[in-house]
Parts: sequence; C-alpha cells; structure tokens
Amino acid sequence: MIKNPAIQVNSEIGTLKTVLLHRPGAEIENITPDTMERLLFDDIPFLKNAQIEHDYFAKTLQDKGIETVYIEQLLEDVLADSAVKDDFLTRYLNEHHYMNDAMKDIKGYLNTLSTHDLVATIYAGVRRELVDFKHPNLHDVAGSDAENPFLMDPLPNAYFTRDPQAMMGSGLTINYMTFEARRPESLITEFVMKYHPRFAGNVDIWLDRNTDARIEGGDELVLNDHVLAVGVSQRTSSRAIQALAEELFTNEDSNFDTIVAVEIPHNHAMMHLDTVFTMVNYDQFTVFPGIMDDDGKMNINVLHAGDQGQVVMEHRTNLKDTLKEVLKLDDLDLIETGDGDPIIAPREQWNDGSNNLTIAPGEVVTYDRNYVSIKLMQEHGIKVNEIKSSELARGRGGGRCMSQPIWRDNL
Ligand SMILES: NC(=[NH2+])NCCC[C@H](N)C(=O)O
Repeated sequence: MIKNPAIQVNSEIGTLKTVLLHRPGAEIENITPDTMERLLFDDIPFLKNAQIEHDYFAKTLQDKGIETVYIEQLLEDVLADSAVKDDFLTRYLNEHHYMNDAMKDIKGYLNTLSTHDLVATIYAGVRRELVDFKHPNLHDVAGSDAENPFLMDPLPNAYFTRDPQAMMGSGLTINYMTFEARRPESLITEFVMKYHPRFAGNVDIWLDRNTDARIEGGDELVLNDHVLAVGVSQRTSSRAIQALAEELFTNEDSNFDTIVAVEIPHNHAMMHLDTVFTMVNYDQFTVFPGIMDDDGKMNINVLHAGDQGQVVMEHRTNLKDTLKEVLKLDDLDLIETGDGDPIIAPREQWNDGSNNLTIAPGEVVTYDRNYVSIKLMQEHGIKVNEIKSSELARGRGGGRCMSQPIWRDNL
C-alpha cells in the first residue's frame, strides 16, 4: 500500500484538481510534408497560434482553480541530476538504435546544452548537422531514411499528454505506444515517475512500457472507482487489456474489478476510444454514432474479476445497456456528436467534437469549432467551457487528449 499517493483518479468526472500538460514547442514546426504522416499529423500547425491557444486552454483550467503541471518542467527537474541524465540519454539513444561511438558523439553534443535546452531539444528533435560523427556507420549518416534531416525525430504529439500513460486509482499504466513516433514520450513518463520527488515511490505502476502489448491513454477511461472502459483500437491491443485486467484484479492496491473492452474502428480519425466516446456526467456520455453498425450493435466484452481474481469474460453488443449494467444506472443519456447528422457528425468527430475534458460532473472543456455538438450538450444540461482550436485541432486531439488528470476529487 502506498503511503502518500501522488495520484488520485477514480473517475472521468470528479472535480479536477491537478492536470498534466505539455505546451507545444519547436517540435510542431519540425514537421515537414514528408514526415507528417509518420509523425501522425494531418497538417503543420502554426506554432505561435498553437501556443496562444494552448495557453488559453491552460488559463481556462487555472481560472477554475485547477493546478497545471508541465511534463517538460518535470523532465527538466529530473535531468538536473547528472547520473539520471546520462541514464536517460543512454535509453533515449538506444531506442533510436545509436550505440557505441555514435552514442558518445551524440551525447557529446547533447551534454553541451543546459538542462532546459536539452529538454527543449528532446521534444524538438535533434538535427543531423548538429552532431559531428568521428567514425560514422551507415545508420549514423542515413538513419532509416536518407531524407530524414533528424537523427532523432521531433515529438509533435507530446501536447497530447493523455496518451503515453494513463492514471487510474493510485497509479498508472506507462504505455508501450503503437507508433515509433510516440514511444519516447512514455520514456519521459517513466523517468518522471521513477525519479521526480513528487511521484517517486508514491505511485503504483499497473503496467510498464516493457509490457510487450500496445496500449495508449486515449483508450483508457475511468468510469468510476471500480470500472474502466478501454478501447480495442488502432492503438490498444486486446492483449494489453487482458494484461491490465490480470494486474488490476489481483493487485491489492487496486479497487478495479471490471473492464469494459469496447472495439472501435481501427483508423486514424478514431485512433482512440476518447475520440468517439467521453463521459461528461454520472449518467451522460457523448458518443459518435459511426462506431456502431446499422443495427446499433458493437463488439463489447466485459471483463470481471472472478472470486480468485481470475478474469471472467462476458460478451455484449449494446453500448447503452452495457453501461447501464456496469454502472448500475436505470437510465442513461447518450449525446450524439454533431447531433448524428451524416455530414456534421463526422466533421465534428474529425475535429474532436466527441473529445471532452470533464472538469466536474456535468461540466466540460471543449473545442469551440464543434458548435453543433456544443449546442446539443448544452440542451442536455451540460456546462460547456469553450477553448480555441484552429491550430491545436490539426494534431487530431481535443481537450481530453491534451490533458492527463493527476488528481480528481472522489465522487
Ligand atoms: N487521446 C487522444 N485521442 N489523442 C490523440 C492523439 C493524436 C495524435 N496525433 C496521434 O495520432 O497519436
């Protein structure tokens, strides 16, 4: 049992107290048309305006009394210790397949930077011409792609702090992410959790990134203090969900006994469950109707803890009925993205109209551009705080994706 838990997340909706963010930096402008797809972007945002929008998002949260913690600051704190820094750089370079002499040469350059600049460089990517290789091998000069101007790619997705890990209960999963473009992000989480005094020894690690099964935080929803919903998606494999269930159902620090595994289409527009489904109140959810077939059916498996903690599975096909069952509710309000209109719904889903950050029961923060979904939520009694979205939306993630709750009031 952890004495002073640093994490408390027992729902998607409890009043938010502390949240982890990343302010977009130079990495956003280190996307090129050639690398865009690999870096999981559909366009190149204008950094200056993306930062203005992101600061507005942060201020919206701060004005509600929510503490905003920046992951880049936590990393900087941790790398101030030179042994930790060396260990981090070794892992970071190894994971980019640089060893021996190349490792020495690249470290030689990175060690000339202040800790602050080093962190900015890790996010921005390391350009090839900055390092002078003494005995280069083919990989050192060409990488996997001779056109690539970067030795280590930028991390433009880092402002989606939701995905490299997922905090639930008194702990977190540190995620083995699907695409190489994002894997260094969870290496950062690992080091912060291991070495930052705010977290070290004060968190449960339910899964670590050496778990050989893909999972991302956008798929991991905490419905209440004992029920999770996890997407089976482009980014999260059923094997990872099974491993998570086995861990949570037997670890004595965990109160979770149910995981609803919801299969969604495996594509870029709907890469995570939270792009099509978010919880906004005790009995209200937003949902994109395109995740169901024409009869409203889906592929859902409910994993329960059996009496020895073993995983028992039951198949379901109706989302609403399944949620009523696991949450013990008589009725439930599913609010359709874009009012279910065949043109508006997919457009607003694409721009993260289903991706709300709930900051208290019945109160959300969401992108202003999805005005049809916003109006509908308001008609259903939800309080909506709108944030700006011209540039941030180009990365395909909204309020929920851009935030990792660290502490929520218990319901
Ligand atoms: N939780 C989320 N839905 N995050 C959205 C992440 C978007 C990002 N461009 C990616 O493809 O990984």
